[in-house]
Amino acid sequence: MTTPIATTPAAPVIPPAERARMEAAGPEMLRAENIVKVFGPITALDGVSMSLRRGEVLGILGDNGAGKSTLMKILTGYQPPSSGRLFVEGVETRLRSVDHARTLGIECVYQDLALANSLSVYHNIFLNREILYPGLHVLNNRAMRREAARCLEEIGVYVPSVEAEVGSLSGGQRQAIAIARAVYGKARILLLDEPLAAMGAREAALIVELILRLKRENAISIVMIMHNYAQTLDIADRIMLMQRGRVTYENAASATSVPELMAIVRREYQHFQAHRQESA
Ligand SMILES: Nc1ncnc2c1ncn2[C@@H]1O[C@H](COP(=O)(O)OP(=O)(O)OP(=O)(O)O)[C@@H](O)[C@H]1O
Repeated sequence: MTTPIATTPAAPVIPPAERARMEAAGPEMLRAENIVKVFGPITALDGVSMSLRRGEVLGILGDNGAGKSTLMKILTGYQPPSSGRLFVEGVETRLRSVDHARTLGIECVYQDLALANSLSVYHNIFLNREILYPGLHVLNNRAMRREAARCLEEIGVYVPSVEAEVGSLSGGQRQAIAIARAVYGKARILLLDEPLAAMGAREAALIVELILRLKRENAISIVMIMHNYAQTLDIADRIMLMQRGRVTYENAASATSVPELMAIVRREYQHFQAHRQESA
């Protein structure tokens, strides 16, 4: 378990040119201001601020224990911050639960995907919000099959059949089904936890294409937690680097590079070591 300590950020967090571009971009969908999250003696988030514009893809990078998942859980209403403010589409909001966040159009796809492997594709898309015949407690499978096929076609996800068992699908197809389920729930803001983890090149390409299509054609705003720098720079519009509970760098993906990010990580680490030696 890491205990983050305060260090001086390695670089100005948002370069002025990027701030100007962000301000000129579409409406702000999500904003977090000065979020702190404390677990007993551990400060998992130490004053994190972030924003997400309409139709933007933000990649959050950072080593293990940087605070990425904690931030994600706060943004989805899974857990409250210890302090700090959240704004959804410009309105200050206290997310009371994941269901509350959902009503505001915020959906999350966690790494475990939370799919029911023994159920069909369409049952998974309608899990916990099944279509019933009016006035009866009977599943309307026909309507669910039809709606699932329509939703998958709309976002360009191809599966052998909506009746296929989810457990029989590939990792990429399963990730796509989990994303489709979130999108069917009318997501305007989609948070993806390591969407390309443990995927081969072809599978990853399928998900990258889906993410870019959702952004382009559905104007969905997407936050992705990522580990792979190069992949993130390829997909995201903007990247945010987290280290020890803080945002240490933020920029347009096109304005930075893997070597630059590595140098920032190294510099911040040296800073942290020097600080630790001083306080020892
Ligand atoms: N429920 C909790 N109780 C105590 N400490 C926690 C809890 N959740 C997270 N932490 C601590 O907060 C810090 C940040 O953890 P977090 O999981 O957010 O990091 P992360 O960047 O997502 O890491 P990883 O990439 O390994 O998932 C770590 O030191 C972690 O041990």
